[in-house]
Amino acid sequence: MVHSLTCPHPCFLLVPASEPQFPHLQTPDPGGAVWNVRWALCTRRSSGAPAPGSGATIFALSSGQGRCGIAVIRTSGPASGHALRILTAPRDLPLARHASLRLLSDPRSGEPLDRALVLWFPGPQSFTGEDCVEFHVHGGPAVVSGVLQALGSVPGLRPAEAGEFTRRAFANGKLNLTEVEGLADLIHAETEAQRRQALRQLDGELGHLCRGWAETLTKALAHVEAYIDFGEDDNLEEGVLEQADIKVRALEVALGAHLRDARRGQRLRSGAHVVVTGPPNAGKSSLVNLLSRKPVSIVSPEPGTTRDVLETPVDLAGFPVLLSDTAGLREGVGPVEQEGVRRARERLEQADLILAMLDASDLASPSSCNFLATVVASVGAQSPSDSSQRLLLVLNKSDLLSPEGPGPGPDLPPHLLLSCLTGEGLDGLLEALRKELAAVCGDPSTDPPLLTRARHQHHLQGCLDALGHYKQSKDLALAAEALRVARGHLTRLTGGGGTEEILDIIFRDFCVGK
Ligand SMILES: Nc1nc2c(ncn2[C@@H]2O[C@H](COP(=O)(O)OP(=O)(O)OP(=O)(O)O)[C@@H](O)[C@H]2O)c(=O)[nH]1
Ligand SMILES: [K+]
Ligand SMILES: [Mg+2]
Repeated sequence: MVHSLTCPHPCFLLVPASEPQFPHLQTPDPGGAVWNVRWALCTRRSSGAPAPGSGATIFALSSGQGRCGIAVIRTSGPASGHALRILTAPRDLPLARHASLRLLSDPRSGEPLDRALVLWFPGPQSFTGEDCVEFHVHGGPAVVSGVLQALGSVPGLRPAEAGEFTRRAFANGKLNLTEVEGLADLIHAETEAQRRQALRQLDGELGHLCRGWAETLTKALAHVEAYIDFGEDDNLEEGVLEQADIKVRALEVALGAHLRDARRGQRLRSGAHVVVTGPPNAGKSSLVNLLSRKPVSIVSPEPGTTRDVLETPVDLAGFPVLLSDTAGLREGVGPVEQEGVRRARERLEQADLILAMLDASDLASPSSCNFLATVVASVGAQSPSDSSQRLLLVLNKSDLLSPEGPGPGPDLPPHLLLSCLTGEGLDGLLEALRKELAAVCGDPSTDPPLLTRARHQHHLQGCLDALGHYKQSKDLALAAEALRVARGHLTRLTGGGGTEEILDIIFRDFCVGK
């Protein structure tokens, strides 16, 4: 029987960690009756499929489906070398980790399949930690299916389940949990900035940081426990507890700073909210259509055309964005438009970035003045902090301004000129958007690694809360327990960690029992 919970990720299931392939995640379950659900990464598989045992050798097309120049087929498991030898017979195994040109043939018929580059990665120096082979074949569907069928005919080989290579890498300690998540994000990264973020997480930056923090806590805990156990003896150095306090305080500061960054990381994964607003007929819908390169909204000379909030996902300057078109803001209109205005204001409150739009040829009108005095002024008055909204003021219809005439007016806040009609000013607007979005989402090429998942945020907050308990606890045993809880959150973040480390440090740092 396979117990599983579906998770939002298309490739993974949550399975009880008590399944045999996760020995390192198992905890004793004293009652035995409680199904001990802990986070374990598993692949989506039909209930009838065999549970992927560690002995099997798996193979799969690792590059995307469909026509391509080169396709990469991978194997992982103990029979990899055997499969490579059989498909390239009579040649022997190529040099490890060197690309070699080989003729691949079907072992059953001897029929030639392709002349391909093959790479032999003997474990443990491979992506999964097991023996792996890569076949770089010509990308035609016939070649790919021929090689896949040939591999399927080799005894001990079976097609891989979705995500199984990654799961094996995790099971063999090649990737930690945050790296696995980074890899999953990488495969699903839709925009350039998302791709860089996922790459950096995969590189283990977040994991590296967490391990550093966990080590700090392990040391602090070792100090406290050593004091509890051996405080009476005089072979402990002075100030052991004070050292632990100092470490914990520094860690609190670092964690707090990272948690403040958390919303930015999540925006980068799920998209920043950009809302276009302004008085009727400013050209809001024209701008939404221009930025999304498709006719999302109806454009017409009639004021009050847009009523509902129209939302469309777009890639703006490499950042994922949910772009909303809204009703023009004005009072004294019929009930339907009034409802549209109410929805527009509601959406405005949720915006990370506001694109405030005015008709440059109509700045003196009451609706323009009112909009400047209310929406633009109120956002401008917010003190700049991470959580505050950002606003770009765009003066549209610049084509209607006479070239010799005076500019739009000296007492306007900073703004950009645009013509949705001619496209003039669009490059400047895109550049300004890129800067604003980098501030809203964080720029993965320069900023410290962000907490891209709610799970990261949850554990860091849990860690921080436990550190708060540590500071408040008068009793040393409770203080130690608080540190243990805090440390547990960090190690669960990267999916590892054991208690032996603490004992190691106690004996290494204090030479107890000398
Ligand atoms: N000359 C000129 N006309 C424009 C420009 N941008 C939009 N328009 C015109 O202005 C009118 C209103 O444009 P919309 O995009 O519907 O304006 P809106 O702000 O969405 O209007 P509501 O939804 O009614 O609030 C249309 O006739 C557009 O063709 C521009 O840059 N120059
Ligand atoms: K309109
Ligand atoms: Mg509109």
